[in-house]
Amino acid sequence: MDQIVALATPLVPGPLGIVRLSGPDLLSTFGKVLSPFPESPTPRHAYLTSVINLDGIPVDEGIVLYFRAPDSFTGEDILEFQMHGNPHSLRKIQNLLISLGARTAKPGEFSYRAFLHKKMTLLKAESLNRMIQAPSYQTYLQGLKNFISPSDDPLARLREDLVALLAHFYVVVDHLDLPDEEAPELSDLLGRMDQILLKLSSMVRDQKRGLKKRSGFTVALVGHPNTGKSSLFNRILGESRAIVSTVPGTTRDVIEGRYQTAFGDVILLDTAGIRVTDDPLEKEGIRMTKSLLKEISLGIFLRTPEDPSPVLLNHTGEFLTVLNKSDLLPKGSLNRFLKELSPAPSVLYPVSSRTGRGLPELLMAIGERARIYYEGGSVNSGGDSSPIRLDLLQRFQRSMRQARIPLSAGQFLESLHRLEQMRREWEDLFGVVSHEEVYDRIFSTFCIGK
Ligand SMILES: Nc1nc2c(c(=O)[nH]1)N(C=O)[C@@H](CNc1ccc(C(=O)N[C@@H](CCC(=O)O)C(=O)O)cc1)CN2
Ligand SMILES: Nc1nc2c(ncn2[C@@H]2O[C@H](COP(=O)(O)OP(=O)(O)OP(=O)(O)O)[C@@H](O)[C@H]2O)c(=O)[nH]1
Ligand SMILES: [Mg+2]
Repeated sequence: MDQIVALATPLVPGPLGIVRLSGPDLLSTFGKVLSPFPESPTPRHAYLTSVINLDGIPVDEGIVLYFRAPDSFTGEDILEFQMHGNPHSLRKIQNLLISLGARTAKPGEFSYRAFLHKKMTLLKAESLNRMIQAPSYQTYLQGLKNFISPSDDPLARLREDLVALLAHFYVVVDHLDLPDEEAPELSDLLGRMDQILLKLSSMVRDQKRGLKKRSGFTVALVGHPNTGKSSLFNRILGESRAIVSTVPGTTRDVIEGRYQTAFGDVILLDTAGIRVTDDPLEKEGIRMTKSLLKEISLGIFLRTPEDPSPVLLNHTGEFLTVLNKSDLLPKGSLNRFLKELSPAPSVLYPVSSRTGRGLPELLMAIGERARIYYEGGSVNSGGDSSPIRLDLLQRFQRSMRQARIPLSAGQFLESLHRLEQMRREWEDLFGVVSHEEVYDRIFSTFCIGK
């Protein structure tokens, strides 16, 4: 196993920046750039020390921690540099460690090593990733719950199903010498397997449904070309992300931005203006906008004094109507204009992407919907879906189907053999399932042999 290095904090100026090393022989390789630093540091002791480059010049002074294998996050030796959070000095430290033999870690590689050294099951690693990526505190808590008590995870309950099923198989093994009792037992086993398979199908369905949705509260800006969707997008995000021009049909791709609210992230999408066009690129953009409408949580439909007619689209979800470019209206004429607007929306937010007018009210309205989204049921349905979970479920489903085939042909032992194989394969995911555990189940719930 080689020595890997990675920044544990983002590369932006901040109070602290953390660089982590994991692998064998860290002290002998990297101890020489630390001064002062003992040859045999006490594990988990915070040492205040300087990092010195190969020319003997200090790069930074900070806290260095040593974790000795196997008592660390990865199960390997870990050296952690808790430095001042300047991106340039942190990059220098990382490059210094690389010049001494470490290589840059791949994404998720620290967790992968923790998994390899049995510090974490796959299921825990997946929950950890979901925690870090969570778009709101509510969603984060779901991941944390699975992380802290992995056995409550619905996927982990499959382990219980497998253990219980095996226990029932062993009851039959104990009765194999009594041929008369065999037949009813086998049909009982088939019934139990079918129950598990049924549950698996519904879990797979939920995962697939959840994966189709975008994760997080998603808002799309939609309207005719030139209504100022890209200008509003840039104004809300406070940066010039999307190209703005006087030419209608400027935006073709869907552009994604993200901002945080107290309730959770808002994923904001700028889209291609909708109109009849012959330009194939623009047509494709319009097609994308239309199909996007099915995936979003909220639509913002733009109209302007220049172009007051609404876009005609089939959208059944929730939307807000915005009158952009309201600065073009002569002073005092807004109310009259709104009254004459046809068809008149029940609620309309007058804004100006140019002056920023009306923006706080619009952002409040979006924020309120984000709160409802994250606090309500929308997160719970499909909130725990991830490609990894779907993949694991489908594999479990395949193995279970494979184990059922011989049983339905009366080949009891072959079926047991396949389930035992399954138990071993799933140790990575669930942790070890011991023979004792299967037998404990027999004795605790069936009282065989009394
Ligand atoms: N500074 C720092 N903070 C951090 C981390 C880190 O790597 N560094 N973590 C990184 O994710 C998280 C904490 N996760 C950790 C998990 C296990 C061990 C660890 O040393 N485990 C040993 C000893 C267990 C014990 O003492 O109870 C082990 O499992 O053998 C350390 C951090 C969040 N905070
Ligand atoms: N007066 C005024 N002009 C605006 C406002 N918002 C946008 N514009 C102008 O309207 C024109 C079109 O703006 P865009 O943001 O590119 O419009 P769009 O809706 O993204 O257009 P497409 O990408 O072509 O669909 C540009 O010249 C903008 O400067 C506004 O609030 N007030
Ligand atoms: Mg645009």
